[in-house]
Parts: sequence; structure tokens; C-alpha cells
Amino acid sequence: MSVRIAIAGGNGRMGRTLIDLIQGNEELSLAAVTLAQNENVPEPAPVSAELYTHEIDVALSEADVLIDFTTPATIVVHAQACARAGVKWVVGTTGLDASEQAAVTAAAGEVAICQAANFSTGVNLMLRLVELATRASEGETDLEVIEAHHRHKVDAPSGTALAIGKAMAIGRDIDLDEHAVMSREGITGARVDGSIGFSTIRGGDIVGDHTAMFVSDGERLEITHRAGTRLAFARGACRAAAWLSEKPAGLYDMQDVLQLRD
Ligand SMILES: NC(=O)C1=CN([C@@H]2O[C@H](COP(=O)(O)OP(=O)(O)OC[C@H]3O[C@@H](n4cnc5c(N)ncnc54)[C@H](OP(=O)(O)O)[C@@H]3O)[C@@H](O)[C@H]2O)C=CC1
Ligand SMILES: O=C(O)C1=N[C@H](C(=O)O)C[C@H](O)C1
Repeated sequence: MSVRIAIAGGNGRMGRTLIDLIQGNEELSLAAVTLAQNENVPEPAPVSAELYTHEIDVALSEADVLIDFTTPATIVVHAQACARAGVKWVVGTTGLDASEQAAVTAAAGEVAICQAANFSTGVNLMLRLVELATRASEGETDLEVIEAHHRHKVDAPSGTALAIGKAMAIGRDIDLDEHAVMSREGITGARVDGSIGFSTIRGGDIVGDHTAMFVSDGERLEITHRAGTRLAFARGACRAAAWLSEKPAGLYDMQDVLQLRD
């Protein structure tokens, strides 16, 4: 039996990529696609127009797992809807505030959820390498994260950049919020020792580039991941959906799916 998937945000960049991908997937079948209230079924529609709905509850009534790459503003409604319907949830949306994140965590008490800032295999391996490199680096090594994305991206730094910063903070045994420097401008003064700096680039159609830098006097290590296509994220999200279908309630991430934990 295939796992029945509802896709939220079917007209979005990730939503369209997922619709195409799921059609060739033997483990998953497409059960429903949601649209924002202001959106229409695309013409021509890539799948039967009957699969599209504006109502999340209608979509969930047909599905085992919701794959969701939409906006932070949808998170609370989708969290409550998944918990109510007993539908598992793959959450890729980034830029959540504390109350939106709390809604995800609360829903994980009812259903299995896989949440990741980045579903690509490469970035998840990179997160492990970053933690390892931070642990191995000297205390005076300066830690910096650079990310670049397409001109339409609305949140900064990217969720992945923040996840890289978190991996650095874990490796150094410090709190990211207390040590992050999100931007620099004007007479900033010299670099603060022990800080983790973030730099953001937005332009054109860049799918998603991330570099973790370990800079010390006399040498520099850079770990870079470049996504060439959104299929890298969509494949991971589909893998997470299939994996999740066997799991009890709880909050998981892509490290669990890829068995990258210690
Ligand atoms: N974790 C990961 O691996 C990845 C995460 N992302 C994240 O996923 C999110 C989406 O990215 P992307 O696809 O590029 O963005 P898009 O803006 O292309 O797609 C989002 C879509 O969701 C729609 N939408 C908004 N509200 C609802 C709703 N209530 N119900 C259904 N649809 C809704 C939007 O409509 P409208 O435009 O009318 O608001 C839009 O069509 C972002 O937060 C991004 O950072 C992206 C790639 C990979
Ligand atoms: O908005 C995007 O496009 C992406 N967002 C995610 C993020 O914020 O890290 C993942 C990927 O980099 C693409």
C-alpha cells in the first residue's frame, strides 16, 4: 500500500517540484493538494484538478502524511489540523517565530512530525561535519556562516544557515542566541571573540548555497554545499514522508531519517 500524501502550497516552488516528483514515486501516491485562498488551480494543471482544494481539513481527510513548504503564517492552523486529523506532517517551512515553533512541538505530542530546515542529504551530512570541525577547532578559530538564495526568498538568515550556526554552537558548547551576530554595518568595532557571524546574499535564481567558515591566523577551512535543483530538497521530503508513516508521535528531523545521529 502506498503512503497517501497531501501537499500544502501546491502552486509554490517546492509544491510544484513535489507534485512532479511524487508522480514517479512507487512508495507514495498524491491524494490532495492545497492552495492559498487567493490562488487558483493552475492551467494546465500538472495533476487532476479534482485533487486541489483550499481547505486543509478536506486535504487531510484523504491523506496519511502532509508535506508542507508554505509560509510561517500557516503553521499554527496546519499544526492544529494535523493533530486533529491524526495526519503525520513533514514541515519544511522556515522562518518560524517562537510561538509558531511551539505549535509544531505541541502537535508532535499527537502525531509524528519530521521538521528540517533543509531536507537535502548533502546539507544534513554537512551539519555533522560542521559539528565535528567545530569540536576539533581551536577556541580562537572564528566561525562564520554565509548563505545565498534566489531573489524571492523572504526570511534571513536561511533556516539552513541557522541550523549550521546551531551545529557550531553545539560543537563549542555555547548558546547560539547569546553568540550570534546576524549582520554587520558601520563602525562595528573588532570582531567579538567567540561570536558566530552570519552573512546573507539574495539574487536571481540561486537555489541555495551555504558555506561554514573556520578562520584562524594562517589558515581557513570552508565547508560548502550548493543545491543545483529543488529536487534535492523534494527527494529528502518524500523520503521523510515514507519514513514517518511507520513512526509513533514525536518530533523528528532529517538526521533521524538518515540515521546520522551518534
Ligand atoms: N526545508 C527545506 O529543505 C526547504 C525549505 N524551504 C522553505 O519552504 C518555504 C516555501 O518555499 P518556496 O516553495 O520557495 O515558496 P513559495 O512562495 O514558492 O511557495 C509557498 C506557497 O504556499 C502558498 N501558501 C501560502 N499560504 C498557504 C496556505 N494557507 N495554504 C496553502 N498554500 C499556501 C503560497 O501562496 P501565496 O504566494 O499566495 O502566499 C505559495 O504558493 C519557505 O519557508 C522556504 O524557506 C524551501 C526549500 C527547501
Ligand atoms: O527558501 C528556499 O529556497 C530555501 N530555504 C531553506 C532555508 O531557509 O534554509 C532551504 C534551502 O536552502 C532553500
